[in-house]
Amino acid sequence: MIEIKNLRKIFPTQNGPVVALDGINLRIEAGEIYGIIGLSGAGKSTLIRCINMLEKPTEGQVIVDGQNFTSLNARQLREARRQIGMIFQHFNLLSSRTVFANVAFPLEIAGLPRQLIREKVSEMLELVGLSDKAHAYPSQLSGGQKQRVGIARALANDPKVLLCDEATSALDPRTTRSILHLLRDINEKLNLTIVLITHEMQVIKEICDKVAVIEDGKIVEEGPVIDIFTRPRSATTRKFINSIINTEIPEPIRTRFKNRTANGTAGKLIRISFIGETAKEPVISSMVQQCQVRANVLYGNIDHIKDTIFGTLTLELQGKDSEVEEALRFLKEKRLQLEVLSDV
Ligand SMILES: Nc1ncnc2c1ncn2[C@@H]1O[C@H](COP(=O)(O)OP(=O)(O)OP(=O)(O)O)[C@@H](O)[C@H]1O
Repeated sequence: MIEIKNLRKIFPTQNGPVVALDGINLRIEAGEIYGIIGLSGAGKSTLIRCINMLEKPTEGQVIVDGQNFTSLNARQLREARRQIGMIFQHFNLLSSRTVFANVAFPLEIAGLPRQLIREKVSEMLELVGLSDKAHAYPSQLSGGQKQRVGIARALANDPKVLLCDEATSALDPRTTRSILHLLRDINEKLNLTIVLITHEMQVIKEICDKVAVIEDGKIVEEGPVIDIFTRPRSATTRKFINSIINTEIPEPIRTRFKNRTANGTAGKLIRISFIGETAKEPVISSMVQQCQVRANVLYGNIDHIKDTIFGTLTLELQGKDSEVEEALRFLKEKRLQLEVLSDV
């Protein structure tokens, strides 16, 4: 659906050129919810704005539904942009227009007859659950309601792609969840491709199918959300994950283990990651029974991404060397991800 090839964006400034995007390659399939996460200044806004050419790339290509946006002239681009809707952090509604008139705006520009506009706006307001607010003005709405208007306006032209520029950053956690829920619903109902940028891992975890982590204008990691959460490779990704799922052993437990290591009574330290079906099996109790080891749980957590359960468990295994070795073999056979840790 969207292919980004070797995208570079350089801003000339008084202090010399700023490389905002440095060779981005991405492929986003139709119907996917694709998240791009990065710290402030990483290049997220520039990247999402290059997708609909609000920002013109310095080099590279953006191909949407087979059409190379980077080679279009102004008129062709205006036409092609109808395939792409966009919503913003600060909603960007027209304050002098009612909710109805805001959603009608892109349809008026497209030159649709009045009756058709009325029907389409009503349909969109129903989709976002705001039919009763058609005659209200933006100043009379909550943040969540304003973003719903933004979504209705962005979808009025039946785009194939919706770009979300930090769409929930100005909202409280509960409203954020309801907007994300709405986006997921719309994605399923309309098979709409959604690309969102965010600095919050919770947003990625809540609705995205795939994620790309961007740092200094480059993609440092990319893939299905469940893979990135369970096998992060870059330090930046790990920090983002730790901001919502803490895998670090708490200090008091760490100190006790270090004391036991010092006096030679500590066992073998391991971390197990569970994904999917294995998370439901009583693996630890089976291991204890079969291998005769003692398993001291130091730290653990369990979470889910959509319907996939995943978690980590840090254990100290105590017993004879041969029993501990057998326990490790047992765990490996269970197709768990197993790490033997040298330190807490
Ligand atoms: N118009 C511009 N002129 C010059 N430099 C720019 C311009 N827009 C962005 N930049 C620079 O490009 C880099 C990437 O900026 P961008 O806004 O894309 O980052 P971001 O990840 O969206 O950050 P934030 O989360 O803070 O919005 C930054 O170094 C920024 O200063």
